[in-house]
Amino acid sequence: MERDSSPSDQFHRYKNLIQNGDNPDITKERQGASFNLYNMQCFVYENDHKLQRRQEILEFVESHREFDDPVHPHFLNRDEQIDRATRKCLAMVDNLDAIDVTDYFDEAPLYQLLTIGRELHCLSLHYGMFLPTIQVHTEKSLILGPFQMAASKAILGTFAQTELGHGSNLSKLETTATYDATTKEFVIHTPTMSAGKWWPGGLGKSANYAAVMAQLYTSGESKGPHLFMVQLRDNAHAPLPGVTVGDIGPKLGNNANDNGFLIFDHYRIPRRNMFMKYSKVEADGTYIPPPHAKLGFGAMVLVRLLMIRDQTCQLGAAAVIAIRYSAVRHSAVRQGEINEGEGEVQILDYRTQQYRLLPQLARSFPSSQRMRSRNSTSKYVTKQINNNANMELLPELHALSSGLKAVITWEVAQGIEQLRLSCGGHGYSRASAFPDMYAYAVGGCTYEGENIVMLLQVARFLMMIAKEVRSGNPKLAEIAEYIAKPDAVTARISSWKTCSDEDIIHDFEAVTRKLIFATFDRLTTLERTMKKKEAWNACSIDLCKAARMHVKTYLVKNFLARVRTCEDPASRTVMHTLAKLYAFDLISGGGGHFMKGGFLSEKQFNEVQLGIYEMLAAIRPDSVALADSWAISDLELRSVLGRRDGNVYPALLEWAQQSPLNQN
Ligand SMILES: CCCCCCCCCCCCCCCCCCCCCC(=O)SCCNC(=O)CCNC(=O)[C@H](O)C(C)(C)COP(=O)(O)OP(=O)(O)OC[C@H]1O[C@@H](n2cnc3c(N)ncnc32)[C@H](O)[C@@H]1OP(=O)(O)O
Ligand SMILES: Cc1cc2nc3c(=O)[nH]c(=O)nc-3n(C[C@H](O)[C@H](O)[C@H](O)COP(=O)(O)OP(=O)(O)OC[C@H]3O[C@@H](n4cnc5c(N)ncnc54)[C@H](O)[C@@H]3O)c2cc1C
Repeated sequence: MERDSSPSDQFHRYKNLIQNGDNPDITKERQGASFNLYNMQCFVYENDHKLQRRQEILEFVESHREFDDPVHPHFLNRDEQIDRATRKCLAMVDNLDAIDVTDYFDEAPLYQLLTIGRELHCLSLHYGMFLPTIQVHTEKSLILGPFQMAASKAILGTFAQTELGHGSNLSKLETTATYDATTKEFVIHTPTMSAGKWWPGGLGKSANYAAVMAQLYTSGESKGPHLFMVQLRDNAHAPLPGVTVGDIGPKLGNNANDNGFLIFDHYRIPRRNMFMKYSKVEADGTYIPPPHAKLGFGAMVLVRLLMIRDQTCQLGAAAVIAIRYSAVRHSAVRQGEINEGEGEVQILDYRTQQYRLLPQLARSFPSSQRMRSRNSTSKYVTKQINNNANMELLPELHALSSGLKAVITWEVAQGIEQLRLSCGGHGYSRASAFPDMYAYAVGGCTYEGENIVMLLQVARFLMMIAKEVRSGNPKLAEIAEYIAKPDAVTARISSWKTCSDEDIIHDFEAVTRKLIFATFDRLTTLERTMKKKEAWNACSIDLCKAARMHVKTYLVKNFLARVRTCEDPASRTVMHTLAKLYAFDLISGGGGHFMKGGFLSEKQFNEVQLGIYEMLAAIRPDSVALADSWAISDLELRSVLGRRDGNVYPALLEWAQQSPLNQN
């Protein structure tokens, strides 16, 4: 009797049963689109140049063999994952000048995704936080000195702030930096176990320097948390005497990153290693405070803005995968017939499936659009601060970046999970990319400011505005002008086709305003009988709700405004429906707020629900083309389910074949 064929032979036999070329269903979807894909892509990426740069970077990476993966990364253990990421990082950095990637918001994340994938790695913190810290906090005269080494990659750094005992509450960090005027040095020390730094990325094995946040003591006085440039390892990469450092072990995701711990034992650094752009310690120990108490937190604000863009792209990619898969899922396995005898349908035709996919697709657009102009706002604010110590815009930028960070990372993580579920069993496989995507995105809910803590920062800002409005003398930031508008008693929203953008904005603003003032009134009432902080705590659930609603209103307004700038009529029509779907879905999800006090009548609420169903049907024929408008290549997507050609099944077989369990 003949021996059983090998697993590899069996795979090939199955593969040959499946057709080559693009999946016909996905081709049909593309042919049925109501708009021109190129025009839409130019709108999504703002201009043709950005689109071309995406293509250039893709072709560059694809043509360089050092970016190839000999073994699929899903089948590597942690050591191998770290090795792979490090090898890729080196290639990525070596080629940086050749491909001329300088733009941190669009090009750098793309270049990184194409070379390494969705991973935080040994260089993430160097580029993501260490360099921004240097840029934001180093005096001009020094930026070309020792700090230039960081920019030129002569040193590799991380951002060491969080401790075992404290992460959110920076004022209670325990690591100390005590100035010794006799030697003109700071003594960095870890006085307790809970003061040990814990979490910094790239710290465990890779970084030889860190920007360390420590409580400054000078002339016997405590001056609060400040940043210091600290060398951790010598030229042979061994920890320096007085420094204990290591890896904190595997995590939910991002395991190619060596997040680490760090303990100091009376470790001395020169005085000039304090980041002294805003606050200073003179040689004799005299302390010069910064022009604004929170300027020391500036790097975090910048990175929150970077994260928003980065995270939104994850949701866009997840929507692309789920929509393409839903278009091809029926050729081999059928899920049921809608009209008996008329043949089975693509799962994309189920209204429930559309309800899972399309609001997530809609959600992925406004935040990515937004960030482009936030980027310029942040540059503007930084310039104002640098030029003439103008701090006026800082609270607004802090509130906005904190709020967007909290709302978007949460929506992205929830959205990815919803999209994963929409792909059934295959969504659970790592081949789909969803598990890695989720693990990457959900980390963003915690790092760079835990989301609830961030929402409460927005709430502080809103309560301050509410107080000013009530006092009759408001000095309002642009993002808060609507809070001073007169109350509105009834909603204007009607059918999705007839209601205007102004109606939608009116209703969102009115509901948010009401929520803000209701919370403000509750807070001030409680403050009469409680200590301020107790009253704040008692109100904090409402405070978070008001903050969320404020951010969502901001996103709705900006999505609608951005759609109005679309020059191509066909693209604008589809995008406008998508923007309305986004707004209506938020109303439907936050129905309680809108119906409170009869603001939105039951009839209007039913209109909103019906509107959603109709918009799902209207967008359905364009959904694959809309997914394509993200212009994400297969290399960037890294998903078997989301392949552009729709040939999911042979690709799944091919992927499984690489499992080490199938090698013998
Ligand atoms: C080109 C290259 C190519 C190569 C490729 C390279 C690719 C590169 C591309 C990369 C892609 C991107 C991905 C990024 C990856 C990065 C990964 C990151 C990893 C994660 C890092 C981390 O995870 S790192 C640790 C972060 N850890 C926090 O994030 C702590 C949160 N905790 C707080 O941030 C404070 O603790 C908290 C709550 C504010 C209270 O601070 P507190 O207690 O001192 O203050 P209070 O609450 O008392 O507030 C007192 C008043 O200060 C006001 N205020 C407070 N902060 C302010 C501020 N910043 N600006 C202005 N105002 C501020 C406030 O609004 C009040 O104002 P008012 O009095 O007027 O109301
Ligand atoms: C993947 C990853 C990478 C990271 N990388 C770095 C890094 O490179 N460098 C670095 O320094 N750190 C890093 N961190 C740490 C990260 O910044 C902190 O975990 C984060 O700031 C939250 O702090 P915490 O862990 O102390 O949480 P906690 O503050 O202890 O939060 C725990 C709970 O308490 C609640 N809570 C806390 N304070 C309040 C409050 N005032 N009011 C109401 N509720 C509150 C929170 O909402 C949360 O539910 C990383 C973390 C992760 C997960």
